[in-house]
Amino acid sequence: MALLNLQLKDFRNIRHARLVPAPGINLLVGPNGSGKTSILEAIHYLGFGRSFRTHLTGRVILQGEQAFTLFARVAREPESLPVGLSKTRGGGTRLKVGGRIADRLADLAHILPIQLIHPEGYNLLTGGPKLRRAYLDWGLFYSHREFFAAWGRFRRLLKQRNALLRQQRPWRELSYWDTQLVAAGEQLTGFRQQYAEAISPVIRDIATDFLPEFDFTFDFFRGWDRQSELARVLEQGYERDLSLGYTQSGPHKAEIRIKARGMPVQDLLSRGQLKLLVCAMRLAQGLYLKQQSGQDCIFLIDDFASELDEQKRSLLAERLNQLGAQVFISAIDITQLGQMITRDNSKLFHVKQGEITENPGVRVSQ
Ligand SMILES: Nc1ncnc2c1ncn2[C@@H]1O[C@H](COP(=O)(O)OP(=O)(O)OP(=O)(O)O)[C@@H](O)[C@H]1O
Repeated sequence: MALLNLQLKDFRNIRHARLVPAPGINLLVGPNGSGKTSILEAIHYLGFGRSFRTHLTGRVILQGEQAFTLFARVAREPESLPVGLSKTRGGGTRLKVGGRIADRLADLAHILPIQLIHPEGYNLLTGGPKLRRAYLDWGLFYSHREFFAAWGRFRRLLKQRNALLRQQRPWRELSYWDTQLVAAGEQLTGFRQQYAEAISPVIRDIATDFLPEFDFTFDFFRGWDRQSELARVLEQGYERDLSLGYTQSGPHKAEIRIKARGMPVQDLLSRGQLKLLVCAMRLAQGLYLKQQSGQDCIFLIDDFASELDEQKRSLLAERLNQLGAQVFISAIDITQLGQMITRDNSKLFHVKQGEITENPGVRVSQ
């Protein structure tokens, strides 16, 4: 998938802007506070229905305005598809796909798979399991048609179980619902296990290139111990769950644990190295998606230069070029991009105080 055009209205400091990006690498260059990240944030909004910087819609709408609107045309076979998203301060959302009102953000997400690499992205490794679970689930959302329904079913049943626990309901009442929870949970776990096994060698391959000094191991944790059945874990944990008011173990605690030299990577790697491993993980998902379904991701890379030395930046750029995906990269200065962006189908945009201008005829390789 690639964006053929993008329009922003009243989004952060951008009153109105229209971009016709290249199908390859798009460079957004401008000083601090000019609006580069806001453009990435807008594209992210179209793919995820939310920002990666705030969960408050009001922060994203241009001050003094009541709503923001984003519109894009997405390249698709046999013909391109218009998509639009508008959000108001009051919490209203208006979504359009192919000229029709859509009611689920998932409809938009399916059309626009997006991978984000940003300066705080190493959180994926240093933050809680939720982030690594979301990483696995992102891949499954695009690669397994049944995943989303299974995930939704499990979440509903878990919410209901937790509500019953808070109401101090007896075990026999919970056990009736647990049969369904276990079935949904095992299906979900099967999907995640499969995906974790498939994506790990793809990450390892790219990570070996970026960080040859480490040999990474990937261990999928399903959310409860290896020896026990989920039904048994729920039964045995009932008294404790009742006192806590929520379910302690299960697929909602799943994650992928990554180690090198026998240590969790978050305790061993430097920040730059963590960032590179996260880049490898994100690229791996894009590559795997393409291999499995022929679908391309859009890559958003905020502050390209931060914490990566020149050699590592070149390696990242090389991989991005090989992938052939549409990429949006923000940087303060074009010189930070060095020798690396050589693909012909690149464009350079200057961003200044919320105004975006294309720099025509500039070959991006320096
Ligand atoms: N809701 C809003 N309304 C108007 N302006 C806003 C709003 N939210 C943020 N801004 C301003 O928008 C600008 C855009 O910030 P953005 O993070 O996109 O800049 P940037 O070019 O990525 O900067 P940097 O290089 O420092 O990361 C900032 O100057 C910020 O103060």
